[in-house]
Amino acid sequence: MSRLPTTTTKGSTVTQRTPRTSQPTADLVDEYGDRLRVCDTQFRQFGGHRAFSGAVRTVSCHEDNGLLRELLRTPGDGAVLVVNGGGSLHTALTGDLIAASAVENGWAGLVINGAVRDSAALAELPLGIKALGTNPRKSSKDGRGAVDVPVGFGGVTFTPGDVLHADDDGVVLLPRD
Ligand SMILES: O=C([O-])CC(=O)C(=O)O
Repeated sequence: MSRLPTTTTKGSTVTQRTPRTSQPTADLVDEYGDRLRVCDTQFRQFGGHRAFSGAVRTVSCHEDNGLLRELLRTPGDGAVLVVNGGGSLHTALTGDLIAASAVENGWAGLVINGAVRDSAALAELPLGIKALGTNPRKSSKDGRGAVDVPVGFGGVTFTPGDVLHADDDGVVLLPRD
């Protein structure tokens, strides 16, 4: 995968992976039929990349973003972080600083079953970000939760290593075989 220099909203120049070509989710449904796992959760788009894909990594947490903040400071290698915040809209699990660190570390996107904040800044970042909504309230940072465990929402179980595609129509997981 080639790498291109890019500039973050913080003004620093970083090297970023070129986005993987992402097949439209509707085309994937037509190709794979019932073998494609389709998430029913109705997300909103917050990132600058509306279509994105990559291998799944996961965090499970509740109104605490300590674990995902740490994980997004490590190399993403083009992965998509799926965060199961239990659907809570009480606190934001990601803002512009955490998302910028995901960009700098080569993550392709975030799918958050929860809320974000700094939404105007998130829209400027070269990152896929889907979440349920917004709340300016911060999450705690105690690091409670789990990393790389299977997480489920929208009728789908997201297991680390699954291949996820996301676009304006939804979020899908390719068949494992
Ligand atoms: O720190 C947080 O909890 C979220 C945030 O504001 C950021 O990522 O910029």
